Amino acid sequence: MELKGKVHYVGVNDRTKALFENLWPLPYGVSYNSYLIADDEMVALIDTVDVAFFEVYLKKIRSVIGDRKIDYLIINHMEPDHSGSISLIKQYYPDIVLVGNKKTFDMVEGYYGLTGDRYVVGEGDFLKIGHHNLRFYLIPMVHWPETMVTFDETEGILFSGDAFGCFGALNGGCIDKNINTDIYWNEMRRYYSNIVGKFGNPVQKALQKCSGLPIKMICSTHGPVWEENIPQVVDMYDKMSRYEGEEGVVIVYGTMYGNTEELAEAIAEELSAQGIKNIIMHNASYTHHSFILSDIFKYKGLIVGCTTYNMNLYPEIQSLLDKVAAREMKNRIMGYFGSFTWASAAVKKLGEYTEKLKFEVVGNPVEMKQTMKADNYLQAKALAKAMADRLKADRK
Ligand SMILES: Cc1cc2nc3c(=O)[nH]c(=O)nc-3n(C[C@H](O)[C@H](O)[C@H](O)COP(=O)(O)O)c2cc1C
Repeated sequence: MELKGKVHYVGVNDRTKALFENLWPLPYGVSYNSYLIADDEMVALIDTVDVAFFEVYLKKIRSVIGDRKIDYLIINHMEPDHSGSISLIKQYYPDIVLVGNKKTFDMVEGYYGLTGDRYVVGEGDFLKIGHHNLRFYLIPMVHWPETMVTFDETEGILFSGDAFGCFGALNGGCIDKNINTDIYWNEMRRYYSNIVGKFGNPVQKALQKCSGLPIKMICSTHGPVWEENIPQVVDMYDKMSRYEGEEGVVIVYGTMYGNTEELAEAIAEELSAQGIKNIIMHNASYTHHSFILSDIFKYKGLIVGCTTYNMNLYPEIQSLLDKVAAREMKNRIMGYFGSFTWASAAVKKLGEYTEKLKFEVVGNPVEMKQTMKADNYLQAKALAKAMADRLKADRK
C-alpha cells in the first residue's frame, strides 16, 4: 500500500495474540507496522515485524519491490515485536546494511548474533535513499534506551517507532483520513498508559525535539498512519506525558461480598448530584487493570475503595496501585475508603499509598465496619462532595 512518494506500508495485523507483552488485552488486535522506501535507485526498510508473521511480511515486501534487493534496514526500535524479523530479513537479503545507533547494535548482537555490515548513526546524522533525505534523532526511553526516530525530510514523514503508536489492528486502510478512527483514540491512551506511561519526561523531550520538524505524516510502529489528525495525536501524547487529567473521577474498588461496593455507589451518586459528569466505576477484580490504568490516565480524580484482606489491602487493589505507582503518575487528586469486619487495615494502608504516590488527598477517608450504616453513608457523601468541590475549583 503506497502512502506517498514511494513510501509503502508493509506492516501486518495480529488478531490472535491474547495479551500484548503477555500482560495487556487486545480486543481489537494490534498491528506491527513496517515501511518500505522503494526509490528508483535504492530501497530501505524501516523496522520489521513480529517473526511469527514473516511469511506474509515477505510477500508484502515482494509485492512492492519484486526481486530487487534492499539496501538498508533502518532499526528505530529493538523490541522483538519490531526487530523479530531482522535475522530472516538478513538471510533473504544478505547484502542489506543495518542502520541504528550504538545502543541498537548492542541489542542486535545480543538478540540475533548479527555482526555484519552496519551504519552506526548518531543524533542528527543523515542517509540518502534516492531522492529521500533521511535524518535520525535519538529519543532514548520512548520507551527503550536505543529508540530513535527517522525523519524523511523530502516527504515530511516521521517514522516514529513506538511513539504515537496505539493498539488496534488495521482493517483495510491505514491512513487516518481514509478510515474510521473512533476505536483508536481510547486504544492510544491504553497503549500509552500501559506501555509508555512511566516515561513522561523522555516523551516530553522527544516531543520538543520533533516540534521543529515540518511533519506531514507520522508513521509509527503500531496503529494508523497519522496525516489528518497530527495535531490531535501530538496533543494527546503531550497531555498524557504531562499526566494532565480531564475533569472526572475514576472510582475503583475491591470487594468480596459487596459491602465496599455499596459505599462506592453512594460516592458515585453524590458526585453526580454535585455536577460531575465523568464518573467511571471499576470493580478491580472484574475489569482488566489495563483499562483501569487508561481511565486513571484520562481523569484527574481517583477514589479507591478497598476491603481488608488478611490485615492487608485486597490483592487486586494492591496490584492495581502497584501498577499506578510504577508509572510514577502525577497530578492526581485522590480520596479513599475501606472496610473491615474485626480488625481494620485497608484504610491505613491506602493512606500509606497516597504518600507513596504523592497524590493530593481530598476529603476524609471513610472507614466502614461490616456494612454501610447511616453515618458511613453521610461520610461517603462528604468525601464525594470534597472531591467534586476540588475538581470544580479547577474549572476556568
Ligand atoms: C480471606 C478473607 C480475609 C479477611 N481478612 C480480614 C481482616 O484481616 N480483617 C478484617 O477485619 N476482616 C477481614 N475479612 C472480612 C471482610 O472484611 C469481610 O468479608 C467483608 O465483608 C469484606 O467486605 P466486602 O463485603 O466488600 O467484600 C476477611 C475476609 C476474607 C474472606
